[in-house]
Amino acid sequence: MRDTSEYKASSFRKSLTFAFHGMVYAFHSETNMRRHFWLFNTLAAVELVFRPPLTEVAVSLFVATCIFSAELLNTAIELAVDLSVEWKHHPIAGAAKDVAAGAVSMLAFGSLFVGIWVIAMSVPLRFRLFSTVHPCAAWLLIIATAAIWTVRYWPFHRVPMNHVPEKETQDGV
Ligand SMILES: Nc1ncnc2c1ncn2[C@@H]1O[C@H](COP(=O)(O)OP(=O)(O)OP(=O)(O)O)[C@@H](O)[C@H]1O
Repeated sequence: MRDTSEYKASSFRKSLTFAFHGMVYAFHSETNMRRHFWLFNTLAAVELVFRPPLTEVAVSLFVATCIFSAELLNTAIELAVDLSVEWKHHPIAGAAKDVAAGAVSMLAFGSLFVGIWVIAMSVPLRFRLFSTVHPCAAWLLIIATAAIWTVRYWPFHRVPMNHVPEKETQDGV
């Protein structure tokens, strides 16, 4: 097996590339991530139609990215747990995954309050899709949606699971 020091990110650009690969991995292999992707598109569409002010759009986008981020951490925990128990059943492994999934659910529940706040502040709702109201907020939504679509549909090479480590020699090398 190769030494992990070979993969150490030597530059900021390389770190960003690794982080991007992690996001692409999660978007392609996690059903929940794809659900969040479609929920995000719904949020962007609703906000483009009703055009809440920039503050509300920025807060709602921040909350959405927090949910994506929590799901990414949940995926990382699932992978690390699977690897540590070598895909075998273990009650602590199950508990670890349940706790990680609980963290995502808690954040998703909390985001409902932000959703209610954005809707309450936009009442009475007005159709503003083709208007010039809050152009900065509209651009923010378009750029964020384009970024999420890029990650979701970026070409992806599946990572082989159940990887059997190479046998160590007698010297332990
Ligand atoms: N190795 C294991 N040992 C014991 N229980 C496990 C193990 N792996 C998974 N489980 C149980 O099955 C549940 C689902 O696990 P799985 O790995 O399929 O996650 P998932 O369905 O992808 O979760 P999520 O919806 O959060 O992405 C876990 O929350 C846990 O309760």
